[in-house]
Amino acid sequence: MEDYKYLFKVVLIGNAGVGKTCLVRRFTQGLFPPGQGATIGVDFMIKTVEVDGDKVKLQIWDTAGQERFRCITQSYYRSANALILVYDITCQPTFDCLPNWIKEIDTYASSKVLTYLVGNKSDRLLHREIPAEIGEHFAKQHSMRYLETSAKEAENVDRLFTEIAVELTKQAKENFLRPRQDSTSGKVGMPNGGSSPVGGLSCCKLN
Ligand SMILES: Nc1nc2c(ncn2[C@@H]2O[C@H](COP(=O)(O)OP(=O)(O)OP(=O)(O)O)[C@@H](O)[C@H]2O)c(=O)[nH]1
Repeated sequence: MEDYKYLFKVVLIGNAGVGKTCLVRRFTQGLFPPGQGATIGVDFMIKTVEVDGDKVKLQIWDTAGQERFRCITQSYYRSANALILVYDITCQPTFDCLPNWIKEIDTYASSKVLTYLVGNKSDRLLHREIPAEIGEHFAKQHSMRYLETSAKEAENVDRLFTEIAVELTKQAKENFLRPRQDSTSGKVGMPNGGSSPVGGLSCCKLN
């Protein structure tokens, strides 16, 4: 039997250079490695965390921000349990592009997906171009949760992924307790059709 109870897919999206790869590296390896090249297509890493005594495996997909990879990365939205939309608080154009990313989410992601807006590079305070309140307001307008992070200084990075693991576990447990309304089989469902408790629960698929 697998040594984890839930498996969740978390997908990072956002413009090139906002720090998606660095956030993933910081969380999964505790590193801020210099000289990260641009992501080509999609990359993924795994980290297991504990939530209320249960092992929760996060499969974290780091997508390329460059426009030319968009058609590859779009295919990863559908099965995501959580999406992290990242911009760079020191780079206005990365914030101005957010409405386009929201359109992508609306088009390709599950309507139940948990979505975070993340303003990264909070260590570069002197170069800030987008006030935190503006980011927070935008997030609220689009029913997203909001955090500012620094992959460089490890600020709020663990918090971001831990909050996601906690919330998805909560949703999975709630959903597991509540029979699906459209089902006549008597089986129970999980959120987004993709979160996966492990251990012989035949109604839930691993993907
Ligand atoms: N000061 C500071 N720099 C950061 C931070 N996060 C990332 N960077 C820098 O920003 C640049 C881009 O980081 P990446 O993680 O490669 O960005 P990305 O969003 O994955 O880019 P693509 O793969 O092209 O989509 C690198 O030079 C990083 O060192 C941060 O929190 N603070």
